[in-house]
Amino acid sequence: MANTSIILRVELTHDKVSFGDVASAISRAGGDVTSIDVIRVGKESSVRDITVDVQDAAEAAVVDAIKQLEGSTLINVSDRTFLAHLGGKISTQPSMPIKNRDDLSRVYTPGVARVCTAIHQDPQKAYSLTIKRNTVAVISDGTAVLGLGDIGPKAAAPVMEGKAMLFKQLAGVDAFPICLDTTDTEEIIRTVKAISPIFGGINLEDISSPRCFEIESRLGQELDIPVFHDDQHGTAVVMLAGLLNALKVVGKPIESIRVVVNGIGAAGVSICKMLLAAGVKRLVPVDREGAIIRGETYEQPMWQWLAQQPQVEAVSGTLDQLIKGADVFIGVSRAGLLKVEHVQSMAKDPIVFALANPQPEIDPEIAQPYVRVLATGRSDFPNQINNVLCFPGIFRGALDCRASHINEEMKLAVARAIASVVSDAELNELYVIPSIFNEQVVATVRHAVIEAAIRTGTARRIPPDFR
Ligand SMILES: NC(=O)c1ccc[n+]([C@@H]2O[C@H](COP(=O)([O-])OP(=O)(O)OC[C@H]3O[C@@H](n4cnc5c(N)ncnc54)[C@H](O)[C@@H]3O)[C@@H](O)[C@H]2O)c1
Ligand SMILES: O=C(O)C[C@H](O)C(=O)O
Ligand SMILES: [Mg+2]
Repeated sequence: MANTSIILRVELTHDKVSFGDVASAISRAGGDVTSIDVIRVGKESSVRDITVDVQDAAEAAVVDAIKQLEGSTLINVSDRTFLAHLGGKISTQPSMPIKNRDDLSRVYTPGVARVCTAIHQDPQKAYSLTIKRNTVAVISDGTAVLGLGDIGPKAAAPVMEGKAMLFKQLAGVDAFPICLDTTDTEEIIRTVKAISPIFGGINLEDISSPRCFEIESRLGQELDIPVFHDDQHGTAVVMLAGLLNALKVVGKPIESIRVVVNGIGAAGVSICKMLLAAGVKRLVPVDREGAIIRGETYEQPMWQWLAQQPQVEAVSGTLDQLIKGADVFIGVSRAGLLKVEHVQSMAKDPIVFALANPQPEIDPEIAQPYVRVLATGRSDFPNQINNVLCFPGIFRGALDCRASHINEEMKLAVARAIASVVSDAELNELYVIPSIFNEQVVATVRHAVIEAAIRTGTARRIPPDFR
């Protein structure tokens, strides 16, 4: 259960209630007072902001306790997460101040016209004379936002702004959130192409399957800048990094394991492909209707592709039956689908990656006693397997070497690179994947991307540190 921090603005009537009464009421309801700010002190009453640490489940009880307390009036409750979103999370910044007419005539008309003409004569100059070389679009249609589903483009924006923040803070990449008010595949493709000239790369985010496959592959063919669907490939890359290390912990070779992947959408399809590329020989993809079975026919082209792979098992059934004897469970589906009984029926030393956000397939505290290596997508538990370990560094590298595409070799190289950040001496059940704050991650990912891009002929520029 996660902790949150809430701020209660409370007016206290002096002759009826003391601050001590308030603090005790909060504590009895399950909250922990961490700081107090005095907002106003009057003769009869005072107003204070009381910051309280509280488990999600106890938040309502704490608020109720204040409301019930005679002599106290609850003016407002704000939680820090909402406060962090006031006015949005990013802004643009000029790269130099415009102090006088001279500056103005350089950055704006008439000076700017000469620069426009230079780019018109040689469009490649867009990379040196505009923001293109360092700017990525984070594009969503709001149809598969985390595990919240189709919540629309306005509601998707906080996630896209968050991704833009992470691009900048972790890798120095300028990223801009673009939330599209259409779910039509052709219209999305047309729109992204139309806005692409200013961008050096396109990061597709939280677009539901199966439309995401067509959108990404068409944009990849029709644009000359890298297009990367983060939920597919970012997730698969980080999953493989974690799995390579988890397998070292349990001492099982990748060729020997049986893997169940639950949720064969954007992330699940790409995870299956990556597992096969990494050498997994026994794979059981499971979606709502049960297993995707080798030899069966499916309408969805990516499921049809999976059903033709020799490593995919020719077994039918539901998760209850299919999980029996599995060495690894990877969930990219929905909260709460994995039960303790499922985990208990897995092979010895089970590896469980419950990656649905914001709530994983199984509560980590419940699963922990039955699992050897456990990972989730969240930052409040050990082993965070989240695509944030991949997308900042992968675009840093792709922009620096002006890669035309992000290919399979680059992704495999990045997975191995992320895994390598955890040394054999450090490796253990609670540390199979580095933290996003580990400064080696972005540098290591960037290096692996550029090296693989040069090796596979995708790089259109050799960065100075590779010459
Ligand atoms: N940790 C990470 O880095 C990370 C990255 C990407 C996605 N995710 C999470 O994975 C989940 C899926 O994301 P997506 O982008 O692939 O979405 P998606 O909509 O493309 O795919 C979800 C899939 O889950 C399937 N599903 C739904 N209910 C199911 C059930 N009861 N049993 C089996 N399958 C079921 C759906 O049919 C669909 O195929 C979300 O919760 C998302 O937050 C996590
Ligand atoms: O946004 C995240 O935290 C990871 C991932 O992109 C998701 O959709 O869940
Ligand atoms: Mg996502």
